[in-house]
Amino acid sequence: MEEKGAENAVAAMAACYQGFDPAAYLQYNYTPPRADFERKDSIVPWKLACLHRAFTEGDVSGELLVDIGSGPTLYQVMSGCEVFNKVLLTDFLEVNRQELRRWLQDEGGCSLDWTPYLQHVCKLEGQRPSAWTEKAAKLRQVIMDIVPVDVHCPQPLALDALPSAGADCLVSCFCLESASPDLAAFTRALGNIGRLLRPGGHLLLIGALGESYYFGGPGVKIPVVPLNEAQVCASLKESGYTLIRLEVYTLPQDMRVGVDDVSGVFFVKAMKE
Ligand SMILES: C[S@@+](CC[C@H](N)C(=O)[O-])C[C@H]1O[C@@H](n2cnc3c(N)ncnc32)[C@H](O)[C@@H]1O
Ligand SMILES: O=[N+]([O-])c1ccc2c(c1)CN[C@@H](CO)C2
Repeated sequence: MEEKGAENAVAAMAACYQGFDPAAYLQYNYTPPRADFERKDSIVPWKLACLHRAFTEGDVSGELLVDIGSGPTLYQVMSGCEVFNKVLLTDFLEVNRQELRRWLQDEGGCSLDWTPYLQHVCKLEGQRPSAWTEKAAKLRQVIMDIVPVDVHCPQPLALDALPSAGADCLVSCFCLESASPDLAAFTRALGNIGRLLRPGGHLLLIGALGESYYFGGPGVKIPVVPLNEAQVCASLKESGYTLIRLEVYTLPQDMRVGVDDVSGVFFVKAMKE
């Protein structure tokens, strides 16, 4: 697609996000059955287990963890906050950054109660569930800021958002394929965020497989780049990452709740060359 066409396609994606509704999105994806901590085959516990293992198996370390396209969710940094003393949350929409700030300021008004998530991650860490209050305090202590991001910009973050050495680790969940008009844009975005990461730093990427749309709110249908595992691996290689591990979760029938047409979820641990 020539330059102008690519810019128009990216602008069209941005327009799709104008009606995004954080509370609805959280309701669709972060409540049972997709977030059921009593079910072994629920999606969210699977994601939390992948992230816990990736952050705690000994090769990930440093100062700064950046979450790209945080949305209104915090689960993605609940393990990482024990490994990094600085966490930067980012999103494209002010409504999502506001939702995250409400949690950070701990003055109520959040759209979702993150307590069960904090308790579950404490359990994964071998702690008693009541340690969730300490984990919440730790998370509030290490989150240094919540800033705008655009993965289609060669510089996705404001220049003063990061130290010159770059981030030591990036995490990004369901963002790139949900923000990109096509596979080429997805791959370019992977390269753009890679420039935020120091060489040897790690990328933890969670995303949708075989998804062509999702609802970001009532009647807010957002197109998604349908990916398969081979395309994810090829895009990582093309964008200068070495794949360490790829894990795939296939949705059971009752996890298909009508809010999207996702068929699977991938977890990638990779290293920036
Ligand atoms: C499906 S949500 C993922 C939210 C969260 N990370 C999660 O795991 O559920 C996709 C997110 O991508 C963000 N987004 C949309 N366009 C973007 C862009 N151009 N650059 C960065 N983020 C973008 C949206 O604001 C939204 O929060
Ligand atoms: O089951 N989940 O945990 C879950 C969480 C978030 C999302 C999905 C599934 C599938 N759709 C994406 C948007 O592309 C967002």
